[in-house]
Amino acid sequence: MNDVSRAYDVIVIGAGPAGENVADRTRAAGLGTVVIEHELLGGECSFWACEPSKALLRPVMARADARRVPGFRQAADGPLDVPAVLAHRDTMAEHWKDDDQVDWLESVGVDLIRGHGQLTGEKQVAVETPDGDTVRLTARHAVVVATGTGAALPDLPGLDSVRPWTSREATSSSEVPGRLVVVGGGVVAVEMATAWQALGSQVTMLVRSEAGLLPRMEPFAGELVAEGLREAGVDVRLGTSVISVTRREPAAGEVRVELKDGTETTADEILFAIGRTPQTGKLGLETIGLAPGDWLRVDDTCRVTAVPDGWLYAVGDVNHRALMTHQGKYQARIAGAVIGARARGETLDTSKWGAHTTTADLVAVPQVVFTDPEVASVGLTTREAARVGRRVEVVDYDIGLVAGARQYAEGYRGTARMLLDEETGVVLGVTFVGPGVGELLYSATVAVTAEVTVDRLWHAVPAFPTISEVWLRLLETHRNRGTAEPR
Ligand SMILES: Cc1cc2nc3c(=O)[nH]c(=O)nc-3n(C[C@H](O)[C@H](O)[C@H](O)COP(=O)(O)OP(=O)(O)OC[C@H]3O[C@@H](n4cnc5c(N)ncnc54)[C@H](O)[C@@H]3O)c2cc1C
Ligand SMILES: NC(=O)c1ccc[n+]([C@@H]2O[C@H](COP(=O)([O-])OP(=O)(O)OC[C@H]3O[C@@H](n4cnc5c(N)ncnc54)[C@H](O)[C@@H]3O)[C@@H](O)[C@H]2O)c1
Repeated sequence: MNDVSRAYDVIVIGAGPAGENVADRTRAAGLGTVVIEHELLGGECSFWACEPSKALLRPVMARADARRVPGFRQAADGPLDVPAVLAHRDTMAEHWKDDDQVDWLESVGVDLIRGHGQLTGEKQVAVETPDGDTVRLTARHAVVVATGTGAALPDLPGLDSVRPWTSREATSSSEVPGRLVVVGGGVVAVEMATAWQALGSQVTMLVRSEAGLLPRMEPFAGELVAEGLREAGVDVRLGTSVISVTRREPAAGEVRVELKDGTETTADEILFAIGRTPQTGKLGLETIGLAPGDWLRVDDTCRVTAVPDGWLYAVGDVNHRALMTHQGKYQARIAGAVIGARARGETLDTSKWGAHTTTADLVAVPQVVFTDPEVASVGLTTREAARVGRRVEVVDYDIGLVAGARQYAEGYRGTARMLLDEETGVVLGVTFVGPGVGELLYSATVAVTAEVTVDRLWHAVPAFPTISEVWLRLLETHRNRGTAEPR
């Protein structure tokens, strides 16, 4: 057992998308950087989240889209080729090997230490390597925590004996359960219910809230997704709480799920998709006066606010700002620039949309939910606007009336909503629900980020006949109300 010590400018704990990107940026800023990873470089996203889940969902959506095209419907009528879908999923998850990411890290000049990293004091990190060695590291400038999250599990009697699925099993299983219970009504729940129902499971969703699916989005998003799931054969039950779970012997026997209303349901597997917990339990936070297991709250430069002298940063899921890969990578790019600027003694530009502040986290977080129909949203929702007391004009349009949508799918169903600042006419938020809307989201993200007004958008001409003509219809709906005259 060796005990070695080294110093770096920057130490990054965790090599998911956020950790990889912050290391890339600090290295590009000329700072010697090391990354510590105890599992696979690429993190949850590459191996048990975004990549495998979208590989499972893509054939489901392609088939659904094809079935809505007259003349092609019959050709797409059959079942999915399940072994081929699962094999493609395995390819997209790189067969759970991180060789490509290791090569990339090397190519950008960042060092890698495999093992479990823990803080041991101010700017101090100890890594326990798989060989049992300890590497003691000192950071000259910054330590960045990018340790991500794990699946949350409820405190339920019998849970351990049931061996429940979490997002990991739901994205990596090679067996299709005959019956799958999905607990939760958020993003993981709706995406995984969509995938496994299409792969052959009979899915039952047990959703605690009466309010419906996808509670953080516009209400029509959850309603249309619930409609799609039900049409696909999913049993969606709202206002249903689980009070206990047991697995009948033998070990592979069925799971019995007892519900609060006194009824029960049975399944072959049960997936809990009820949110995430931060991976900060075994991170040595107590050595710097923080509580193990807590989220790491940061300021807009991604610096952990509870730590004086600003040497500790947190990027990605672990800071609880916006639990998505693209937003963690954005934070990583900004934090990398901040650490570089501070190391060079430069003044930071933390003005709104400045180079050293994560403004988008606060006003323009895009998200696509890959269900049938898709949901794509960015910026404010009506609920959020009401919560913060922002006066907005809400403009809705039925996407099914757009010529491009009618070309895209017979009987296209979808809704668009645009929120405008009542005084300035600036676009504050957009939600699209419908087949194929995911690729529309960047246009909305640009509009919100650039603080574009409806008057300027009037000159942004969408091509005919594409679904993006919904923008024009939203603008016309707004103008026909007479709330603004062309300038
Ligand atoms: C099923 C599912 C589907 C998703 N789909 C999408 C999607 O389509 N689009 C999207 O934008 N987001 C999606 N997400 C969210 C996305 O996966 C996360 O936002 C993203 O992975 C967060 O990146 P991260 O780098 O912060 O953390 P992670 O990806 O969790 O990476 C953290 C890394 O740190 C390592 N680590 C942790 N602790 C230590 C330690 N002490 N020492 C050393 N290493 C450590 C871990 O092994 C891991 O590699 C999905 C999530 C789930 C669960
Ligand atoms: N396409 C994407 O961008 C994508 C896909 C998957 C996941 N993600 C991200 O991953 C994160 C985790 O997703 P998630 O779906 O696990 O979390 P979530 O927070 O989106 O949804 C969790 C749901 O579970 C419910 N819930 C919480 N505790 C419960 C309990 N004890 N019993 C029953 N229900 C309970 C909540 O009310 C909520 O509706 C999200 O923040 C999401 O942004 C993103």
